[in-house]
Amino acid sequence: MPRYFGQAPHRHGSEPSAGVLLVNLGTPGGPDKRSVRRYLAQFLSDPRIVELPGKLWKPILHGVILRVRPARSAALYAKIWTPEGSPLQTGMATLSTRVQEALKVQRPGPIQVRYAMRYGEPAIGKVLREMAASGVRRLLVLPLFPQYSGTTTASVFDAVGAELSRWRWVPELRFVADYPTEVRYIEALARSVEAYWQRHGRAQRLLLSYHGIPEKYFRKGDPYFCQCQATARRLRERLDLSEDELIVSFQSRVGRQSWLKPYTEAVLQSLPGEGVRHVQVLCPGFSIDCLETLEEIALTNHARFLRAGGERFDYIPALNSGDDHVAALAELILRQGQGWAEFDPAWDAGRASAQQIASRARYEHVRGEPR
Ligand SMILES: C=CC1=C(C)c2cc3[nH]c(cc4nc(cc5[nH]c(cc1n2)c(C)c5CCC(=O)O)C(CCC(=O)O)=C4C)c(C)c3C=C
Ligand SMILES: [Fe+2]
Ligand SMILES: [Fe+2]
Repeated sequence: MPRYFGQAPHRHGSEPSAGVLLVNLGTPGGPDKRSVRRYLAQFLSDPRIVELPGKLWKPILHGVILRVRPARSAALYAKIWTPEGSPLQTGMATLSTRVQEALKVQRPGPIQVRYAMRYGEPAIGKVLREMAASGVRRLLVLPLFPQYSGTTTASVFDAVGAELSRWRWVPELRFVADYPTEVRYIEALARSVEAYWQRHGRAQRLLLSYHGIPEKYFRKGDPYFCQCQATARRLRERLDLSEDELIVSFQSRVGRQSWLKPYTEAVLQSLPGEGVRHVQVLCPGFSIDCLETLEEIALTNHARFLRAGGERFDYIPALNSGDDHVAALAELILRQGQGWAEFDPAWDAGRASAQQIASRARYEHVRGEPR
């Protein structure tokens, strides 16, 4: 792609401000074969997701996978699609609006909160250009993956970098890598479990099911597995559960190579044989409910557990746009933005900090430029 050092990601006359970009993985435009095919083609061509040489992978992807999987996945998406669209997309829209509101209450400064998807729409590049055009000069990128993985977090970083590499005037930039043991995130998870227990009682086991990655990526240094365990341990301690009562497993395996173990489906298959008739499942790695939770866990694995002799299976929803999640993210954002005037508790409209005066002075200089 030709480099384009585009001019005017700013507008003369608009005030500079700060922006927060929440990013999730992505979702197809519709639950039909064509949309899912387009989405999967983009997704599965990302070298962060599939680490095979293009020469080897391209024929498999186009010759086999994109002929079979789109129809299958589309049928699954159709089961969870709502009149408003994909749950992941509507969930991100609601969450970003609510985080924006929370920041307004805590901060009078101009902080714009937007969301984007790594694959599909709204695309990261497009949203970044819109933010710049409306005056955003300081950018905090927060991928909504609490546990870092090269396949997800780093891929978001690549997409942000690819977009900014074509800008003439890049913003000040901060990138949140992960938050697996962030106190308010753990607290939000714990409270959602406790609220569930209060309404429905406790199961014999709490199963934490995370999205898997190929085992090879873990052996090559991806910290994802360890961060999943770190979240699990903090949550187990906070809920005062024994090591037997809380189980960690990995779901959503694609392809034939070995992924992180134990596999969620294998665990659910074997629990009834060990006398566990009632299980509750939580997916702490999914910020928003999506295909992998609403279909794979709440429908497919639910049925699998009952077939294996289980009696009761409860899926505890993701944090979504609940108050505790919004508060946890708002706190994370304010802390990560420290030192930036818009995020600084000492900031007030009438008494700009030295830092802000400096940035305004730079801006005035630009405003005086001929167009
Ligand atoms: C093929 C390899 C894949 C890796 C590695 C992977 C890692 C990974 N994914 C998530 C979170 C999500 N995945 C979602 C969908 C999805 N994931 C894969 C494959 C890999 N993911 C595929 C092929 C799909 C598409 C659906 C399908 O055909 O099965 C989603 C979106 C779901 C939605 O509602 O749209 C999320 C979210 C994580 C956290 C992760 C590694 C840590
Ligand atoms: Fe995935
Ligand atoms: Fe000048």
